[in-house]
Amino acid sequence: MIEVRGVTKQFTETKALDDLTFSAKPGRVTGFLGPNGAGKTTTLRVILGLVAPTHGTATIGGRHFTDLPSPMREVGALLDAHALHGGRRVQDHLRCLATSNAIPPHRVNEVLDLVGLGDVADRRIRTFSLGMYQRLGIAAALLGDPATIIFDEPNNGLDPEGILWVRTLIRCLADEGRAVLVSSHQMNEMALTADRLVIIGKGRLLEDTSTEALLASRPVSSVLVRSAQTAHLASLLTEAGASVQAAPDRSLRVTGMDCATIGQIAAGHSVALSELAPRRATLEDVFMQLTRNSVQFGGTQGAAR
Ligand SMILES: Nc1ncnc2c1ncn2[C@@H]1O[C@H](COP(=O)(O)OP(=O)(O)OP(=O)(O)O)[C@@H](O)[C@H]1O
Repeated sequence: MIEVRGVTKQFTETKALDDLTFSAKPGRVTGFLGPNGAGKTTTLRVILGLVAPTHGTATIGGRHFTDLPSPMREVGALLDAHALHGGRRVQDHLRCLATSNAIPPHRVNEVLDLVGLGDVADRRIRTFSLGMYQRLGIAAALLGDPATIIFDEPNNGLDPEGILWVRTLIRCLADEGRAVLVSSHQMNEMALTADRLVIIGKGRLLEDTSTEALLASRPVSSVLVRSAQTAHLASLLTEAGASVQAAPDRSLRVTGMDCATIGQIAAGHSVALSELAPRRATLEDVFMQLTRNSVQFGGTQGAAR
């Protein structure tokens, strides 16, 4: 279990983390989300003992990373997949890591096969594509068969097949009882995998919730209505104060009125409905809403002059 308690990190000019508290429990995928510059990587680096917090503590299984007797057997981390010696052969890189961490050598081939790099084990790392680097980073993270996994943006550079593979792998790792913490700024992708979503902005906790609860809390943005009497129904609903738009597929998009009221009005005028469905905001909408005041590098709309 990863526990981050009241962590603040003040760099010279930037407060990257501000009293941040959350945990990532065993058997769960915890999605760690935030816009660019929100402090995700800094948090992961604090957990991994690479950055000292100004205040607060971050522990793995109750201990600081630096106090773990065999770190790679306890925590597997993918941070910067490119921070590697490009001249080395893939297998040699992993063998070296295994030897220096007292990990049995047979794990090297196991993890290479697991990430789909078994056939390129003899290649030099610098010949790899972005996606292959990611896979190699994941192989290194899994080498020690750790109970805690930390992945920073594991989908970087992966094609759709690779993204699906990461999604399945992450799920399997959690189902085996591991605590899996995954950072991302792709809310929809995280919602497909994570059990829990921790969302930060400008270093502060904005939301710590189950994916299920967040999905259920999405506000209804409009109601889709279908009927054989579209025009009649549209005028009835407009008269009652709703905004009604006719869609090209002959359905109506109604805003400003809930399903129950629409149903009552239709029934009161003997208009038969074939569909009446609330349309909820997308998760990306919820994410943008939550982080609206925390976006640092938002850019401007329209063409640059
Ligand atoms: N070593 C450092 N020295 C000074 N400022 C830093 C340092 N590392 C990070 N920061 C600042 O801390 C803030 C958080 O950065 P961080 O990389 O943790 O964000 P992030 O959420 O991972 O962003 P991204 O999604 O863009 O990778 C940023 O404003 C960044 O510029």
